[in-house]
Amino acid sequence: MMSSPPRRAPRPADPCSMVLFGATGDLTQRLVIPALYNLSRTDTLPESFTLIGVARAETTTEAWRNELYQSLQKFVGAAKAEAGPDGVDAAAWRRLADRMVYVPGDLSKPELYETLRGVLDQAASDNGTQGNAIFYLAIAAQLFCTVVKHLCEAKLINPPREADEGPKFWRRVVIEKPFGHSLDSARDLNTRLGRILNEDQIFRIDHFLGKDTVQSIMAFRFGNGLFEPIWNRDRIDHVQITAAETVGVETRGRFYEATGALRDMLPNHLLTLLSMVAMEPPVSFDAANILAKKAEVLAAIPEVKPACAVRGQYGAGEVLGKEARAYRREANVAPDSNVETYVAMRLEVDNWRWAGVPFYLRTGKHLSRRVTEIAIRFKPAPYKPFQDTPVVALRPNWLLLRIAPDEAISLQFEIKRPGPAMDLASVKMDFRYEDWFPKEANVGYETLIYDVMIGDQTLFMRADMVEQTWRIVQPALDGWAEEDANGGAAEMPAYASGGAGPGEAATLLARDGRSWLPIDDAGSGEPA
Ligand SMILES: NC(=O)C1=CN([C@@H]2O[C@H](COP(=O)(O)OP(=O)(O)OC[C@H]3O[C@@H](n4cnc5c(N)ncnc54)[C@H](OP(=O)(O)O)[C@@H]3O)[C@@H](O)[C@H]2O)C=CC1
Ligand SMILES: O=C1O[C@H](COP(=O)(O)O)[C@@H](O)[C@H](O)[C@H]1O
Repeated sequence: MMSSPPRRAPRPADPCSMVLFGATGDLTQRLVIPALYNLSRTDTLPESFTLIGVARAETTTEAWRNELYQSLQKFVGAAKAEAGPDGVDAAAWRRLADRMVYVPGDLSKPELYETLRGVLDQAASDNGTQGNAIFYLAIAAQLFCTVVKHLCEAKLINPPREADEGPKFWRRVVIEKPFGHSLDSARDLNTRLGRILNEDQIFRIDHFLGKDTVQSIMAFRFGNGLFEPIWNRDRIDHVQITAAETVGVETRGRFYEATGALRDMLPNHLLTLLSMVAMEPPVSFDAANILAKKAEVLAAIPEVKPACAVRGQYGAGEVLGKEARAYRREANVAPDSNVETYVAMRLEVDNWRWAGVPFYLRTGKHLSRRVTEIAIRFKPAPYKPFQDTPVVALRPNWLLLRIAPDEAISLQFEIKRPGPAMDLASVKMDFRYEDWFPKEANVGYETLIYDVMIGDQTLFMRADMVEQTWRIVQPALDGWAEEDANGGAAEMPAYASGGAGPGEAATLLARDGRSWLPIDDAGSGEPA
């Protein structure tokens, strides 16, 4: 491993309590607890901290902790040196577990919030949390407003800016994705939250922004003199953004039936990646500047034309044979479901830098390979000087930003093949994070939870940004709903599990004379 500069120590987080609604759920086990454990392992949790878990299950604090310990072993990749035989650093877990308390209760009942007031007051007096509190809504989206309304009625949330003589402590709310279900529902949710909370109290979380490789896009673009001058429509032909998964819907059939691939991945994760690639340089790295630049990009993207959005479903219509994996045979999925498990889209950014440069986005479950990647294709060199060489066609340069797995940046270019003839070959310069930095055991939520504790909204979505993302994708949702209403179930494009997605997605690019990079050979820089 090569040497790397020392990291800057993060500033200590404020003392606080975190009320975790949905304390027995999948997200809590998979991401929130492993992230808190990792913050404990790296001594980043506040010195004074209490974690208050809330769910309906009638269990005890001890039983809740034990259950989470079991799931932690499954979901966390603890740093090997300190980890015990079960993969968990016992001291780090103990530091967190000692601060955990479970409160059973129904979110729709006002008495729960009275109980919570007592627990928060006790945390302030016994643990020194100073009354600061994060309310983390790791619950179904339909419950977001119910909880916030109850918190307000119980005066557990008191917007600091409205209270002249108000409390000195802060109260913040973390909202999980998906934020809304459509443009109208996202607007409605923003309006209802905005009646109770100030924008600086609302943290709309998107775990992609917790990934170091995503944050690094800005460092790569704006920390180097090399790339920014060619980062525009003069030199870039098009951009492909891929989030391909090998997993299917697993145990989340019920959630997915109400969501689908577009709502699950497009307005949040993929448009987040697009905004990082396309944003203008910020004046500084503070939240207001960065959010303003990202919001400008989203505002410059015209609504997707329905003809520029493709959907697909693995194993749809049984056309792929009884043995093939089919979404319609998954648990809690309707046998005639028309919910998409794949989506591809062609978008444009209508501004001076990007006019005429298509951005192609795709995501899907049960594809041939897991890869999240941004591929930037540059315009080819003029052909003339190579007319008399054995080269049939000059290959363009590709810059690949690999977000996960095997985090890397790779630049593909042409060189002369050794030998007497002027024959060209495509080669790559590869930077791999693991060659330079120790592999982190992070799950991606650590930075985000820490940022809530210090009140930094840089990596969260602002109200207007989520509305812009829904505005962009809404015509595709409307178009599909109309197709389905006209009996389109039979028309759902199918793809084989373990494949590259529906053929219609290839056609989307072929119409422009382009092709996707192959998913199962991402990083090759070769068109499919
Ligand atoms: N799971 C994941 O990987 C991801 C999830 N998300 C989002 O996170 C949120 C939670 O998802 P997930 O963890 O999968 O959902 P789960 O269904 O697994 O968990 C829901 C939790 O809410 C609790 N709950 C439900 N109803 C009530 C109630 N009336 N009163 C008190 N507690 C209640 C449940 O406990 P009990 O039944 O005991 O009350 C449970 O702890 C959703 O918004 C989802 O979209 C976002 C990204 C990824
Ligand atoms: O939010 C979600 O993201 C995951 C993919 O995230 P990754 O970090 O594993 O790439 C996706 O599987 C899930 O359906 C979606 O809800």
